[in-house]
Amino acid sequence: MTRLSVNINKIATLRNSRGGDNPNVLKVALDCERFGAQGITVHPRPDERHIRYQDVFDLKEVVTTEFNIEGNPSEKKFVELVLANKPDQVTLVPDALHAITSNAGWDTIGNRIELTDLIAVFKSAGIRVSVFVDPDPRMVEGAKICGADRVELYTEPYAAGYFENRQKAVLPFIHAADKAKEVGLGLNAGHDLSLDNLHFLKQSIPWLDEVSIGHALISDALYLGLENTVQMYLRELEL
Ligand SMILES: CC(=O)[C@@H](O)[C@H](O)COP(=O)(O)O
Ligand SMILES: NCC(=O)COP(=O)(O)O
Repeated sequence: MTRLSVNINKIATLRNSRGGDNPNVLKVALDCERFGAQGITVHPRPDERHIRYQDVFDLKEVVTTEFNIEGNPSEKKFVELVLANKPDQVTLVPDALHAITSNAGWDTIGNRIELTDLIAVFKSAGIRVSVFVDPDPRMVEGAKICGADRVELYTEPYAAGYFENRQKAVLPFIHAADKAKEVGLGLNAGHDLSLDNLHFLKQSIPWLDEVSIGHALISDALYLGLENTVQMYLRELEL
């Protein structure tokens, strides 16, 4: 079974645009769970442009499915936030400070010492650690050497290549996923997954543990309604 974790960053973007509390991120998280999502993902960034650090504390109080916090652990504040909240999973992402969104995975070989130390800190607090990587078997193997529990494959290149040639676009992801299976890592995937490309990814890599989806899902909900949309994504994950 592949779990759907809904990334609610975009709900916070909308809320912040007016400075009030509409839409309410806690309500949306609880509604996503009620509609069948098996997890909630947030990606607080240092500028708090969408999810605020306080949102993480508030969500931790109410989320009953898997809570996944994504972010760059080179920020001390991020590490403290995660340790204070003890989510089910932390996903380590090497975000550049002013990048509009995440745009690459870790070099798990070049950053081996830093990642190994950080992963040990999170794991000793009982938090599962997933490392965001490009679809490169060497980076997957590197994550294993650093002590990660899972990798999250950065799926933007798959989404970008899907319409031109989906077999070609998915191939590096199958190789990376095979490596994860071979070395005993759990497998997540995310970034730009959508109703167009999700089912083929699932068919190609049936052992995916989890996908986290935000931008497309929240955009679809404008037209299709949140309940219907969450359920449509869940159906795409059925084989
Ligand atoms: C790690 C990842 O791919 C997502 O978390 C993505 O970066 C969403 O973040 P934004 O909503 O800030 O674009
Ligand atoms: N980890 C990926 C994620 O949480 C959502 O990415 P996106 O669907 O907003 O591109």
